[in-house]
Amino acid sequence: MSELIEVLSKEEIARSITEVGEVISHDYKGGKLALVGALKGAFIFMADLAREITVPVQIGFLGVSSYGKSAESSGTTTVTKELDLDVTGMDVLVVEDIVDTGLTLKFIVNYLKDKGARSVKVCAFLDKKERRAMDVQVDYACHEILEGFLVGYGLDYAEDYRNLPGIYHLEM
Ligand SMILES: O=P(O)(O)OC[C@H]1O[C@H](OP(=O)(O)OP(=O)(O)O)[C@H](O)[C@@H]1O
Ligand SMILES: Nc1nc2[nH]cnc2c(=O)[nH]1
Repeated sequence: MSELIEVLSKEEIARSITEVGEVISHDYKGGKLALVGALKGAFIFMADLAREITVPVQIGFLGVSSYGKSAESSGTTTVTKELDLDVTGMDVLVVEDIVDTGLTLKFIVNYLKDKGARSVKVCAFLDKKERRAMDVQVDYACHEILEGFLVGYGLDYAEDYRNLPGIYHLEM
């Protein structure tokens, strides 16, 4: 039997996104942003973050998968859905639910540079450094988490739990 232990409540999540949205709006003041969400995990965070940013944004999604039905990275990232926004010459902010080993993020940043983005920065809801294996930069993070496998608020385990409103530690 697996057990869920709450790590972040719905209210804590909302507060942190408002704060990060203010910082991003300040940093990009006078500009325009392309928000690129990494599917599937970032679908809820994207919707909440976008509404806390006050500079004009365009929204795109890129489907990527590194995990499948496991709590361990497969070691390779596959594109499950091509980016649906032209980011040529744009300032892009990658919107990720979690950065863990960094493999997926490294792939996304390279992908966006290849597509001609002018700049690429990263906003992660969770920055989990325990298993970091790649040299990646997280420019904005709502929460730093030390360890464990997390679910809820978009994050899954074998496609379950994405709709939970909080973040939970999955004890297996
Ligand atoms: O830093 P990493 O170790 O690469 O892990 C982070 C990635 O893992 C999850 O994606 P997953 O492959 O599970 O796909 P999903 O978003 O469809 O759940 C999550 O959404 C991140 O994109
Ligand atoms: N659901 C989930 N996906 C991840 N992908 C990388 N790390 C994690 C994690 O802790 N939880």
